[in-house]
Parts: sequence; C-alpha cells; structure tokens
Amino acid sequence: MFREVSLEYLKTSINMVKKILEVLITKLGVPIEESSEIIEAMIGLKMVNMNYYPACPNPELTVGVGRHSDMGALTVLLQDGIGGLYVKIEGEEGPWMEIPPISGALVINVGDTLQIMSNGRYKSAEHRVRTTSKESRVSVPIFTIPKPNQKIGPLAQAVDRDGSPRYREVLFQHYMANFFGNAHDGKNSLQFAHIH
Ligand SMILES: O=C(O)CCC(=O)C(=O)O
Ligand SMILES: [Fe+2]
Repeated sequence: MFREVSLEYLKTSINMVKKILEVLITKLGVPIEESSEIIEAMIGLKMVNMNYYPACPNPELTVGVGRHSDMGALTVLLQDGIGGLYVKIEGEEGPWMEIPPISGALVINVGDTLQIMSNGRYKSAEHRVRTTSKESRVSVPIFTIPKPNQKIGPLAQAVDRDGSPRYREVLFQHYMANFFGNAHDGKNSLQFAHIH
C-alpha cells in the first residue's frame, strides 16, 4: 500500500516537473521540439527521500540541515505542518525567509543543474532547515538529477543570449563527487563549474 502511494506520488510529481521545466527551458529560447530531450537528460534519475528531524531541546545549538542548494534540476518538497525551512534571498548574506508550510502546497526548488544549464538565469535556491524544541518534523523531497554519465553545461541558446558561458561543461558524476566530497557551505558547490 505504502509502495503504491509513493510510486503514484513520484509519477505525478515527475509529470509536473517536466511541465515546469518545459516552460523554463523554452523561455530560454530552446525550440519546444528540442526541449524534451534536454529535460530527460536533466532528470535522468529521480530520488524520493524521507527526512525525519527529531525534536531537539536546544534548537539554537543544532543544525537540522545546513545551508546548501540541491544539485539537480528541480526538487519537489512536501513538508508537514511544523515549519523550519528557510530560503536565502539573493545577495551575499541573506536575509533568510521562512517558507511556511501551507496545507496542500508543495515547495519547488531550483537546483544547481538548472542554474548551470540556464547559464545562471535560473538561480538555485540556497536553503536550510532548523529543528524545533517541541515537535519532530518530517519532509519528503523528490530530487531530479542527471545520470552520472551525463554532461551538463550551459544551453547554446542561453550562452548566445548572454554572450559567453558562465559555466564550463562537466560530467555530472564529477559535479556530484565534488558536491559530496566537500563540506556544504551555501552554494560553494557551484564554483566547481564556474568560469572565472
Ligand atoms: O526538510 C526540508 O524541508 C528540506 C530538506 C532538504 O533541503 C534536502 O533534503 O535537501
Ligand atoms: Fe535541500
């Protein structure tokens, strides 16, 4: 039963992700006929995670999840009613904005892959989670990421518009190794592909 519900949730979420990506990618000037192949490459792997954050007596001393951006294309995040998810407003040091739980609503996060492929037009969301002293919290993110052997780099149309590429082409497996090989510090992971 649980398996069926999870698979159904995954399937409908992925359909939604494809629709959102189609809008975002065609907005960059990619012809619609070319968009589905690009989208399939961006979301070659799908992962459903289940996060459990126990109640913590000293929330100010703990980090639920430290500041980071997700590495894939888009993340679909379902959170319960507890709250504690923050997203950083663009700019060096914040401010951080709480994303309050809204019953029946999902949070969609842009990930690093979409930032790189759009040549920086769509920025990945830096976010973090704090725990609370009273209640435990559960969240269920669906990550969509390229397959390890997929090359990712700025789309030609995005580079044409901007005049030059801001990111180099990387094998996603190398991006991932760098992402997990270093302590998360905000969006530092993007430096790996950034052209200086
Ligand atoms: O628990 C959340 O709301 C977000 C979790 C998260 O950012 C992640 O798993 O990447
Ligand atoms: Fe995340």
